[in-house]
Amino acid sequence: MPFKVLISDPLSDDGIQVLLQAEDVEVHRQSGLSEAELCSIIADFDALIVRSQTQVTKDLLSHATKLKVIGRAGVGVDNIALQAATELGIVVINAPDGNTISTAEHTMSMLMSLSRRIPQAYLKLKQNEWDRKSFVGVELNGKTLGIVGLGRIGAEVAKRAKGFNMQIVAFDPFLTQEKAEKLGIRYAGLETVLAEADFITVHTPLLKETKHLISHKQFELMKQGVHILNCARGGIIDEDALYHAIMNKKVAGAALDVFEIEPAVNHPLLELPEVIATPHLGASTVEAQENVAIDVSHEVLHILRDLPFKNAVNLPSVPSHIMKKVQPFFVLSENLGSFLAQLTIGAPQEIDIQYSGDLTELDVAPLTRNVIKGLLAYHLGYQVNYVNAPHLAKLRDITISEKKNTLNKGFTNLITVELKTNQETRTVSGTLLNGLGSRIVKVDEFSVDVVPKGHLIYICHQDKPGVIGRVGTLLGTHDVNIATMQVGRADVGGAAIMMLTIDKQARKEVLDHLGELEEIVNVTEIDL
Ligand SMILES: NC(=O)c1ccc[n+]([C@@H]2O[C@H](COP(=O)([O-])OP(=O)(O)OC[C@H]3O[C@@H](n4cnc5c(N)ncnc54)[C@H](O)[C@@H]3O)[C@@H](O)[C@H]2O)c1
Ligand SMILES: O=C(O)CC[C@@H](O)C(=O)O
Repeated sequence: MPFKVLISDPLSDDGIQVLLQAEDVEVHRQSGLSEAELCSIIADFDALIVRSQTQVTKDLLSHATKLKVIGRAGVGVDNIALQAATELGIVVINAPDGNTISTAEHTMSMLMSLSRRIPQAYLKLKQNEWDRKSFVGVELNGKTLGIVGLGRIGAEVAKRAKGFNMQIVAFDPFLTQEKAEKLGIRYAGLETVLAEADFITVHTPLLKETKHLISHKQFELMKQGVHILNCARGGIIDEDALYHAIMNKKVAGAALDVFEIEPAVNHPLLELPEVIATPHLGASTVEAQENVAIDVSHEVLHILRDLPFKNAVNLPSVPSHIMKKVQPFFVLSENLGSFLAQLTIGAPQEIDIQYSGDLTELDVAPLTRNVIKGLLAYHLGYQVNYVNAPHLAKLRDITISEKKNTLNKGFTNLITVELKTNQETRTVSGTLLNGLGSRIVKVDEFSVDVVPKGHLIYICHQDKPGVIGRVGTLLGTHDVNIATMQVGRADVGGAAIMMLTIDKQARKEVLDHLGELEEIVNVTEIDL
């Protein structure tokens, strides 16, 4: 029986030749199916290939009894229920490189159209009006372009904008001064980028951390008359806040390729003359579609034929005999990485992982991968997995060292992760307690005993009478329930920490209030 592959969004014919010509594959192309229609046929298929239109929901997957692989012809997998796919053992792969150039070029097209108001002028002329007064633009020459997210696409946009003699200032959690200098751009914190730029373009993934990254408060920081671009993902810019900022003239123009809800029709932003827009066309070029279709077709074929593949978004593929021994430490190791990613400031440069106690007897390489995955995924999101985490770290010049230490420091097993960024070095240690699950037992020089799960608040403060009470009262006043609290200090009256577990995520204003208490040095919210 041939493998049956369903392609449910339009894909380049040339790009899928490898599938069409494979003798062991039968390709079905059916675009525009409703969810109900998809649910009724999906049980027949071994592979599903989509772009961004098809919503691969949990419900759809519950009908996909034969499905082995979902191929996303593109980067973002936010239209795929990843967790459900993972639980059902369905591999999700994407094609992360094929549409980078097209999307960077689309961003440049939007930048030029925005600065010269070309779509607005074109519309007028099409209505037979020769209006030369209403469309006075601004030059890009000498202006500052702020880039938020300097990954594949952001970096290509930077190169092209330099050709227009723009000054580039960028923020990305993995960018350092040295890397910025090599690229001939300026590195700055997010607030500086927002405050200095004449044009701001976002190129991050849409993650919990980047959802509404640009909202009311951020618009306030910007220059009067700033121009905004989003060719990444709807939701990175808060659409209500953008509407408001255009209405009060803070923002002179916005170019949007993506929206919080797509398709975006009858959208209030589209009624504003300052807004130009395209219907998610960043990757819509012959070349990009061919590239992603080729990449995804090869990968799908490899998975169906049980051959090695590289762009898995969700797969931990560890040999079973190793897996059995180290798997109990998987969650702990990933959590330690994620904990440090959220605790530290600055761009990661070195990760040093030490294993002690029983762990010295095991092959700990899978755990090291998990630490790196936890650390990178906080900023890079869905694209990081167990397989590609070390590679992604290497691409970002992050060095990784793994050591075993026979001194067990009182724990039967202990993982200590030290993260050095360009601004600080922080350490966290965790252990797996027999029958009791994992614990964080040390943060920097402070001993603690915290379950690494849920919403945590990490507070550095001065050890003075009454601080703990004031923190409790403030949180209580804002209806934040403390589930557990751990306090640690180095010396009486010196530096101390509190680690709280809270029942539900605290609002940002509450954390800001905490930070304003006299003895509090800083407050970090950590979600595990
Ligand atoms: N419009 C389209 O058709 C289209 C096409 C391709 C990709 N995309 C989207 O473009 C975006 C970028 O894609 P890419 O391939 O360049 O991804 P990438 O992973 O190469 O780059 C994303 C960068 O964002 C950075 N980042 C994460 N959190 C950040 C934060 N809080 N502040 C600043 N930077 C942050 C990451 O460190 C990373 O370097 C994604 O959202 C992708 O889905 C859109
Ligand atoms: O399929 C498309 O055209 C959108 C692709 C793009 O948003 C991506 O994330 O790769």
